[in-house]
Amino acid sequence: MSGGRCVLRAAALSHGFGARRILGPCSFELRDAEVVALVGPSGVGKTTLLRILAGLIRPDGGTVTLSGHGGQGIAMVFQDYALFPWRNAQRNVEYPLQIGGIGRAARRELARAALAQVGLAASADLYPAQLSGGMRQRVALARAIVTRPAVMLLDEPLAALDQATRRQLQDHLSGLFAQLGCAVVLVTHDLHEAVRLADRVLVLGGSSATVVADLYLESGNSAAQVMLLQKLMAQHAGREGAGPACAPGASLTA
Ligand SMILES: Nc1ncnc2c1ncn2[C@@H]1O[C@H](COP(=O)(O)OP(=O)(O)OP(=O)(O)O)[C@@H](O)[C@H]1O
Repeated sequence: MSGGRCVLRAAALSHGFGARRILGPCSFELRDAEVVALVGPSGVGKTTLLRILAGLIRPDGGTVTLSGHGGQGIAMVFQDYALFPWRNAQRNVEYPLQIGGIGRAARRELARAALAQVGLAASADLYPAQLSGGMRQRVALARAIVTRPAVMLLDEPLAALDQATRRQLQDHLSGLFAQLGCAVVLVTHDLHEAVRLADRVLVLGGSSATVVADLYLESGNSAAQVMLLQKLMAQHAGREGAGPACAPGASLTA
């Protein structure tokens, strides 16, 4: 599980807003085809870290290096979908290809395939206002996967959805991740979701957030794994300069 090649390296990332230091130093690597849940208390800096990885925020310190994927980049999916309301599903998914200079026929074909991959082949002509929340988020996912990114960053992608839709989309995501083979970072507040979908969990903690635990999830008792993660988060909540709770790459085998 931990054997894939490194596709992204975050080295000593740090960031603050005004005089307030939020993050860092934070270092980790992402490997090919692994699904990593990024968890931690509210306000710890998960979204900030994700935005730094996506290149949307320039960190005060440290570097993010993407390696060895022949130009393939990073795609991000936001909690609120961020679709263009004036473009139908098909044209929303085509958008990144359009700005990447891909010709019309090719981008139509690729967007159709991506919509089919998220189960929305029949809804290509519908506009965001005509889609349910779960369908909108699937369009946003299709728009991310259509570029065949090396790394896909998902910021609480299911948080705005009702429980039943959320559960459905979790199933869908788990199948999709297995097909895609890119590295995925999933920010979630829901530790059950983290344990259900991820191969590995990074726990952020401390008042200037660092990776306080980096754990591979072995299949096993998921309820016990959730409890262990809760415990780790509680141990590190608001503690300044807390060292790692366990060695990077250890397994959570509960
Ligand atoms: N643009 C900004 N300007 C000032 N402070 C900010 C800005 N963005 C985030 N912050 C602050 O940085 C801290 C980390 O925010 P961030 O959104 O990264 O946390 P989070 O772990 O994702 O939180 P949540 O789980 O509640 O979504 C918070 O205290 C937040 O108020």
